[in-house]
Amino acid sequence: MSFATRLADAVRRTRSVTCVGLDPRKASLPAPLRDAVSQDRPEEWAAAYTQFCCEIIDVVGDLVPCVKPQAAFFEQLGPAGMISLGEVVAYARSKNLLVILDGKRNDIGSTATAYADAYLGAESPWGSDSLTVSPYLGRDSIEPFVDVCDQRDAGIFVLVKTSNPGGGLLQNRQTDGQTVFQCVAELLTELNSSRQNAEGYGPLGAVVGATYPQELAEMRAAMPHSWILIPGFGAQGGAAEDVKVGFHEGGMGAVVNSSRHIIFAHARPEYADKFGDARWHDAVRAATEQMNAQLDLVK
Ligand SMILES: O=c1ccn([C@@H]2O[C@H](COP(=O)(O)O)[C@@H](O)[C@H]2O)c(=O)[nH]1
Repeated sequence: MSFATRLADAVRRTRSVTCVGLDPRKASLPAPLRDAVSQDRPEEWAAAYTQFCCEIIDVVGDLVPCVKPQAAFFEQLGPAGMISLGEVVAYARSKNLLVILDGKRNDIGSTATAYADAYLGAESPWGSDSLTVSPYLGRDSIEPFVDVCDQRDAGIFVLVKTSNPGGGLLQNRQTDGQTVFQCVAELLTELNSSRQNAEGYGPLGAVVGATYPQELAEMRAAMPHSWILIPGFGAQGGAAEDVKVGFHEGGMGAVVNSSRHIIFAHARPEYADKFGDARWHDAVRAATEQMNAQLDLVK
């Protein structure tokens, strides 16, 4: 079954469009996990990251369709972190959650093939359902990922309009009367057009930030066959009102990511007193339920 179909099914089953971002950070881990690290060694932190992320997966598994591990935080720990990333990916998939691995990979075509194998391959320790991909090496760099999507029913989310304040420096540049991000959207629509499932979605999704609602609305219209991954909700300031334009009728076509506001909810002022570090699992669940409710009202 295609990635787009599996994602739609997961959204319908969970009645949620929330994607929980798994971005473990040493300093922000709840005290019980931080304190269990007796020596400041990568292996110990990696074990704490695995435990933290797997327990989050247990807490949110029935509430959301997907999770998004951020590769950077695991890579930061070296080889032990990469083992942890593989464990987290495998655990999430074993719990029926779709995994969008946030690696923002790409390179020349022959190297892109290796990236596609590493992060979407069935035999790879990091084999995920979907991967974030950079478009800036051009069409021939995206095609190897599309080939793997075709062969293995995987998906990719290509960076179109990112949530960070500085993204416009390149993405908003005009070329031939179009912005660069509009060019990327056009390419995705072309590549998806012969690959749609029964609901009209193809394997090439797009990343568009919640922090740019006007562009999100424009991109929703420009890429009718793409699922959109919307980061920037919560900690970066994006709100439910901002992301509603990212959805198609019926609440399909987009998932909204929140990382810090969910996984470190125990430290947010509204949850700290009630739950604190000791009840961090309850804080994660409460924050996820709150986000589900907020998005349910607008999608
Ligand atoms: O445009 C983008 C693309 C990716 N991200 C990633 O999403 C999460 C956001 O984390 P929060 O804690 O919810 O801010 C993080 O992994 C980013 O690397 C993004 O923010 N914007």
